[in-house]
Amino acid sequence: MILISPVTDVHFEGSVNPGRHLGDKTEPASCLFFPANAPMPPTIYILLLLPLFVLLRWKNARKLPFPPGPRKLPVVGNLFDIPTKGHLWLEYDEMSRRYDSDIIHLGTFGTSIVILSSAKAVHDILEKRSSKYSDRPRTVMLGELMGWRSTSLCRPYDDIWKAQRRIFMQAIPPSDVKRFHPKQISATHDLLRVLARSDDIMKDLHTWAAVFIMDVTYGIQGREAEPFLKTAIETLDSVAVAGTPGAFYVDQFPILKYVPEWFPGATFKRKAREWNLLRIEMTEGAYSVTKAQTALGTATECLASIALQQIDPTKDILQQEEFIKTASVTAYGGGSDTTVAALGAFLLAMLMFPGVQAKAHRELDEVLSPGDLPTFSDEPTLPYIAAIIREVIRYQPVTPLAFPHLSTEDDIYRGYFIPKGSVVMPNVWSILHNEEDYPEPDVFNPSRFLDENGRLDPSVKDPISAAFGFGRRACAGKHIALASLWIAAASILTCYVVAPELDGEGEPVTPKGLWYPGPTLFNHPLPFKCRFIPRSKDVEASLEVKLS
Ligand code: HEM
Repeated sequence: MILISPVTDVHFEGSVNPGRHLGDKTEPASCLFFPANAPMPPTIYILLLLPLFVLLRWKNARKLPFPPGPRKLPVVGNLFDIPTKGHLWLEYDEMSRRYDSDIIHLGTFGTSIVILSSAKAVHDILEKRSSKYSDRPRTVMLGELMGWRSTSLCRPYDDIWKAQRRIFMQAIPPSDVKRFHPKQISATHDLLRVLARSDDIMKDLHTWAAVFIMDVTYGIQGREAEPFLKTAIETLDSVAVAGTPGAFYVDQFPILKYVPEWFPGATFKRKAREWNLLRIEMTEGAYSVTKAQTALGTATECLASIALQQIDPTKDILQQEEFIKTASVTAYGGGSDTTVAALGAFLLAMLMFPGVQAKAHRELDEVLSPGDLPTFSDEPTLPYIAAIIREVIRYQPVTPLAFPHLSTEDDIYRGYFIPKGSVVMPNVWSILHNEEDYPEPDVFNPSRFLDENGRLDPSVKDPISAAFGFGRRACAGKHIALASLWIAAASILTCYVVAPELDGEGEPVTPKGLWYPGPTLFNHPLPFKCRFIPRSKDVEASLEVKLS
């Protein structure tokens, strides 16, 4: 959802002066502890020579080639090679095959773009060197004009980002997502009740995600949540539009941000103002309710209430509150459309691959008693459901280019020069579709994750290692997301057969399985239709589903 706009490629020129110039003579350097005429210990020589070493290394680095990639034309560089249409990850995947390299470089007008398309390159750069690669590129429309730069998803890698991230991790530690299970189960049961009568599946999935994330983030449920859900859905729609690459010229030409709103053609400025107001409403509205409830002691356990209780009264309280607000709105923003896309992909897979669905039904029937709905304690005994989730995430990753990172220092990798300010995009699609880890990668086959005894096979790489981003910026909510997907998938398959819709003659319509054609960084299925046929009277009764 993040746009890439030109970032100045900064190269520093410098000179090293190991001594002190007096006219045309150079005296040996002296310092506070060693008189100029005394012999200096070797460590001091090393310290004095260090800047020279750094300079030489840097100068040599500049002579090193950029990583492979299309030939750069004079002036415009790779302007015409940067994909702007369709599924960008497929274009980059093809580029990486064409140049037979898992690291590709593109450069244009001072913007340096590096695409990494193997787990090894991503690990070496975004994980092992994460101190240099954890910034975010500039996004003018979304980040600056609409204000999302203040939230941790888009924020530069700075102390404020660290404070926001800490708030999230302390309130929702990956080791203790269990406390949010009841909220996820409750939202999933609501979803089960509406699916049988659904005439707009994607809308119902949005409500499901909005309800549980609103609950996890702000502890607001039921009727009380409704006005906030509406604002949140509108706000996230605006983010989806603004985050589409190429949607607004202001991202390519940041100077346009100074154009006044009344100027002909400056509709983007008016949109940005309205969408910024939505963001503010979304940030303040639900938060103020949780704050009041926390003060009264009536708040349920959620990100905002836990963080409010942890405020340090000896430090700047307003600033801490600001961080809580932004951490909360990021959690909501980062978690809702992504989880909807993943559950949508799951349903579409069940529709497209009925054999997989039938196998999942058999597993559920063996483990659960008639009329029972799954709980998280059933997870270890349902490996095929876990394998389906892994395969959905691998086959159609929600964020196939993760979110772009920005490098904050010049770097050398495998003899290639990566300039400071490079936009680094991990090609998650390539990583999850490589033949070595996943033979026949274009086949949807959950069994690839199971051993001959039907248990999860630890030797097959878990796609979760790539599907949620990398290094210090990796998804903070991946455990929440995975738990939500698991309980929703297991519950839907316990209750329903996901079947194709019927045409006028009562014949099943062959599902097309279409995906948003892009350009976007966010991979999601196009709205589709299907039927949810209850699998048994027991289940119907336990859900109190009233079918007409
Ligand atoms: C299937 C669902 C999800 C997917 C595929 C996903 C994917 C991602 C990715 C790729 C990133 C950026 C990683 C990077 O820069 O390398 C990210 C960041 C983030 N995600 Fe998720 N996410 C999901 C669900 C969630 C949920 C449910 C939450 C919250 C409850 C959440 C909260 C966040 C936050 C706070 C960040 C910001 C990280 C930062 O830059 O500081 N995500 N997510």
